[in-house]
Amino acid sequence: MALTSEMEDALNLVSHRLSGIRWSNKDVALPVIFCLLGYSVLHYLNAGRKSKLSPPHVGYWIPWVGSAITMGKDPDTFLKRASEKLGPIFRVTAAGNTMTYVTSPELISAIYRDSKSFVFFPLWLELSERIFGMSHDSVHSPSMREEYFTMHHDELSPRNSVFLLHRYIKQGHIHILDAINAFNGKTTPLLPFLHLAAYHSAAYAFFGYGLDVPKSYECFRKFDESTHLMIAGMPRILLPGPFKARDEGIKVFEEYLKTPLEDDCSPVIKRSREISQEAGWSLHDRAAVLFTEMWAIQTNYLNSVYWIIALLLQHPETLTSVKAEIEAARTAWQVTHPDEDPEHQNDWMLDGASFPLLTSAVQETLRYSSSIISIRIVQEPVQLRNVCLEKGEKVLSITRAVHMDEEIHQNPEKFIADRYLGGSKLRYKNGKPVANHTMAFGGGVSMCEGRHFASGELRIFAAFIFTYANIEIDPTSSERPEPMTSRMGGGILPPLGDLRVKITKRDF
Ligand code: HEM
Repeated sequence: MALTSEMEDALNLVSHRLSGIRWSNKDVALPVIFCLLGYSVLHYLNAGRKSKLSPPHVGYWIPWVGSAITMGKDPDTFLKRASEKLGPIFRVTAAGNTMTYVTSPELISAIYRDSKSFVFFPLWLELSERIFGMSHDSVHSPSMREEYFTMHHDELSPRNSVFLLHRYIKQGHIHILDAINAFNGKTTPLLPFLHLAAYHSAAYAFFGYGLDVPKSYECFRKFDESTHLMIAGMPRILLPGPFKARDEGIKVFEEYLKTPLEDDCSPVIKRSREISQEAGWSLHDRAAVLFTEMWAIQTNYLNSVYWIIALLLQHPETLTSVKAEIEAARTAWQVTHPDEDPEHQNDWMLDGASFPLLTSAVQETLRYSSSIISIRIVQEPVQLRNVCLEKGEKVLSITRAVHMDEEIHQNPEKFIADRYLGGSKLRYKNGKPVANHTMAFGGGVSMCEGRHFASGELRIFAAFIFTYANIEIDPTSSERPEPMTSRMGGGILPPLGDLRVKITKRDF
């Protein structure tokens, strides 16, 4: 019975994905099931002959589909059970791909450290072409590797991030306050109130006023909804809308590139425009690289902004302490800066205090809501623990398995805002300290370059919201958001459901 329903699910999945192709017709279901069963038997006979040094394989019945349905329904439980049964390194077949999954902190750390055996760069090149629409020539040009990457790394360094954060504060003062004014006195779902304010603040801070930001938001949103499927390899024919949104988004940036390079954009975008022009990339490619920038800036940040506010609202005692911390920083700043120029009236959010509780709450938010998978390709056959990995294999480091490990983080399913208070406390697994217990920004060669900026902007966003607005959960609504765990590997997970809130502008 269980097998039958799984097969039914599988057939539905396949026919849904390939809708329009005739063999999805239910009349062919029985012969297809027999073929699949035959394939399954062959698969098992073949699996038995594999080298004992290969990682163990999570068993499945339906070829091609593999574990896609079971894993897709509840990835956390699927991966926990697989780790308990097979250890921290195993293979999973899902939707036609077989990949190696790694779930323990020490193996993830070993992969991050060994950047010669586990490479990321070819994958980055592939994604830039396949998902972000850049041409092969531009992606593989020497300017990309020698100039663009170096520039990017420098411009997002901790020192340069402070400058960017000051730009963000200025834009936040305009766009977050606009949203508070627009929603003042209203009861609303939280997401629409936060998202546009957050998107606009970051977009104007980076790109300045030459960009049609509202138009770029529509394209970004439609594209971003499906990037996890694109990364998983789903082709354009199955995702026509999101790829069309990407093409339209690139056009918005083409228009931006036709405007003069004004001083009101950030140094990283200015340098990007200069390098790509000097390198002689086409207008399309120069726009595509900016569209990629916008995606990297917004995708995880928007969901993080949502979670930090939604989680604090659901923990009123912590929220009271966070608000007190924010208020104390603001009043202390006003005492020492009585004649502050209005243009710098919010500088206390960055320069005035370190916000220990809010900083811990941000880190806890990222642990709680992230599903970060770092993908690497095995460059040469390599041994990892007691298994051999073959050249070309894709290895996925599942950081969420570490974030949700109850031995490392007590009550991992709970949001505990002060979990990280007092610095990076030691955490243990099997009696050994775990240094990489929290990896919301990934690690190794592909570690998030925007992490210094991102950590600051999340604190600033929360400081704006709780300084300039009172937000209360609507007592008549019992709906509560949950991280959408089915979007496994999708970065900071979007919410499933929302929180209804009443927004009131605060008067000083
Ligand atoms: C809370 C917000 C953010 C989170 C959680 C986050 C997380 C991540 C993660 C997990 C990766 C990939 C790591 C891997 O594959 O191992 C990444 C890559 C990257 N992120 Fe972020 N990110 C955030 C915000 C930002 C922002 C605001 C920027 C830009 C200002 C940014 C720029 C980048 C870039 C450029 C990369 C690619 C790095 C590389 O391939 O070398 N991120 N981010």
